Amino acid sequence: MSSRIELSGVGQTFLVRGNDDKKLREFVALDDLSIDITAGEFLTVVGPSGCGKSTVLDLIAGLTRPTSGTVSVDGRVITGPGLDRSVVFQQYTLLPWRTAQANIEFALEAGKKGERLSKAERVERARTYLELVGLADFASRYPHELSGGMKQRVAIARSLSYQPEVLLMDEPFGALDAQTRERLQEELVSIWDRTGTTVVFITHDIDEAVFLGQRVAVMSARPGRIQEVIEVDLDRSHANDVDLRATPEFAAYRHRIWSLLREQQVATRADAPTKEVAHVA
Ligand SMILES: Nc1ncnc2c1ncn2[C@@H]1O[C@H](COP(=O)(O)OP(=O)(O)OP(=O)(O)O)[C@@H](O)[C@H]1O
Repeated sequence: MSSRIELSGVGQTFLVRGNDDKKLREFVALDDLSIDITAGEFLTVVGPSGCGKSTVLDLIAGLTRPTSGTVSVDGRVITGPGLDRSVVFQQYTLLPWRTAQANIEFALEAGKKGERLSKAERVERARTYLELVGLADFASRYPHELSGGMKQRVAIARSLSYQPEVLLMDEPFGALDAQTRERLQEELVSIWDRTGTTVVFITHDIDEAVFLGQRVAVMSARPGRIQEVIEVDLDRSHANDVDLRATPEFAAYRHRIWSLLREQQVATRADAPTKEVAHVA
């Protein structure tokens, strides 16, 4: 259950107001961005702040439409959100008045096209996914009774419960402490192994990008493009016994990406191209 995603010549322009006057200008956030994400791949995306990472995710989620180019899933151009694609944000977005179990059951009420689950099936499905993220014993807890890491696990379980073909993650571990973050990274890899879902994961953290990604897409800033896609070939078979992050191979990947991002900082002191389009009184 996974899908191929294709971004082809994607451009995204926003209208922004100038600092010194009230003129509206076109701000080119993405320009001619292309990438092919294979079905079942785990792709991580890094890039300087403001380079357009979240914009790319929004486009795949169908929350916005590109100004130019196309975004397609399995050859179908995306025209809006759908339950074949699920998004996990940095904030947990759980309903505070529902237990962990009930949060997932609620998400399942909408149902995918052609799939209406009965109440008993929703209960069962929610239980299965809470188990998958190691929270079976916390099913009856309310969000305020869970730690940050647990809340994010419930959010991940909820996203996976309707069995999307694509899981889109926007800095999902950004608000967590370092230890919880590493544990959740390991859990996510193991969940991905078991579900085979296509994952697009955005992060600021180079270590996180290398640890999780089969490929790391490094974006350039202003306007955002894919600067380079790096294939990560690490031996993960002993990941339980070996500190993968401490190996020389891991350090080499980290350094390569760090150098690419450092080049960016030097190259992008100037602002993005803007073009005046209107004067607002
Ligand atoms: N709706 C919008 N209207 C105007 N400008 C926008 C809009 N959404 C994003 N932008 C601009 O587009 C650029 C890319 O934003 P985006 O949030 O995608 O970047 P990002 O790489 O995810 O940033 P960060 O790493 O800081 O979260 C930014 O300069 C932002 O100000």
